[in-house]
Amino acid sequence: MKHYEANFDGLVGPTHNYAGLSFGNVASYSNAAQASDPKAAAKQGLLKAKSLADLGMVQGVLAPQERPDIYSLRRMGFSGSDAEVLNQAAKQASALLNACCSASSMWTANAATVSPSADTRDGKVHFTPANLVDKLHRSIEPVTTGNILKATFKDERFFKHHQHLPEHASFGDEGAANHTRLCNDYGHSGVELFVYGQESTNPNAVKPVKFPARQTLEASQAVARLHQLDEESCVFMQQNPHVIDQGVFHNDVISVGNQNVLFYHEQAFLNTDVKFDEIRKKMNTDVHFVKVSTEQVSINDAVKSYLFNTQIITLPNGEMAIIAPTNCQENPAVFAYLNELVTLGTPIKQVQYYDVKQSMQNGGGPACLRLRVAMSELEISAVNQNTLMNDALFNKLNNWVEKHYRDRLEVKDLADPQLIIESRTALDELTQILKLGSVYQFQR
Ligand SMILES: N=C(N)NCCC[C@H](NC(=O)CCC(=O)O)C(=O)O
Repeated sequence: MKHYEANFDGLVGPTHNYAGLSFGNVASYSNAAQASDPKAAAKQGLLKAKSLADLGMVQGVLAPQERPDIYSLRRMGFSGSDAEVLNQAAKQASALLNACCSASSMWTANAATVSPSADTRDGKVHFTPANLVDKLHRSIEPVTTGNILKATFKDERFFKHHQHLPEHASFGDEGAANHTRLCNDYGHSGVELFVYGQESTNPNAVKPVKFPARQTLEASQAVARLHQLDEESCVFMQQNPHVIDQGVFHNDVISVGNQNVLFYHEQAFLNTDVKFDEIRKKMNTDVHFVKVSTEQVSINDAVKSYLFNTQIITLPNGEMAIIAPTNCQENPAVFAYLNELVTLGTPIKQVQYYDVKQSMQNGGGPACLRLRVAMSELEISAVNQNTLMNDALFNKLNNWVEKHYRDRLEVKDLADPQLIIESRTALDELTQILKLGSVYQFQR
């Protein structure tokens, strides 16, 4: 049976805005308080997703979350009508209001960690929503993420859903952004590479000093246990704390893998040689480690351009392509590197550029916007078919965005009670388009 790697892109929600919520994420910080364009953001995301479907890839979408999150604001003690809750929060604690209005669920690389059936002992595809505890605005995502994943991958014969890990810093989990699966073919068992930023139970272990390490080794190990992965098919590798301190807040900002290729910056990891040997041994076959040196691309350029937040995809003809943000074209060193890369004799033969600037300004590139799920044809047929991208869904979703989304949003607009009504109306209609059932709290 044929196997494919499907990409499930997060739809950008109606409250997409720049509130500078992510300490350690340079773009989020430096674009704080700019006006955003939610309509353009959603359309940029849809165009990227549709273009991958047009390339012959299996492409799906994941619904965004309900924001403003009035329920979280009520848990924080704001009361009265929904409008009163917003109003009190805006006056008394605007940082809390901002945290409850972020459209950050669009970055579905952080939605969950996924292990394909070829790797798991029970032969099912396993999902664990990320708890995202390091950031307040993201820590309110996992329950609804779980609902959306269950509505998208519903069939219990094929899909196994776990609860997110305990909500404590020891188990900081950022999902697939720190997880790459290497394999020869999507249907063969592979090596699951878990990259963590710190060891929370070892006070002597090195860790970043300036910015937080959002993923712990303990979280990665717990996910591997839940997913019934064998020790021989897992590698746990530490991210270089010095690059975290330069704005590399997730591993997918400094390396990306696909099948037997690992594309990485030479400063990405600790103990690189030893760990790459472990990968080679466990893969039992050749791996292309495509290294980018500091001389070729500095960490600063990598963080600005998101060279490593690209998607490496295997096209139907077997060649690999890099899906890059247009920011990579605009950075001379990175553009020169990518032009050279396709001539180097690695499996990567072409680069395609997409404008996802609205997302990039919050630190989310093409790879952040997608969750990878490798599946057999049979498993794909068990996915909620209404979430799979095609011409009809693309047109429906574009019209839906056109109808419900604003083209300008400032942080001060987040207290506008009309935004709750607009957001709920849009999401209610979306659950009908995608036939998700009642995944949101306002529908329950
Ligand atoms: N690298 C991956 N996989 N994902 C990128 C996530 C970007 C996200 N930005 C934000 O949440 C910014 C929101 C704001 O500032 O308004 C984050 O830091 O968690």
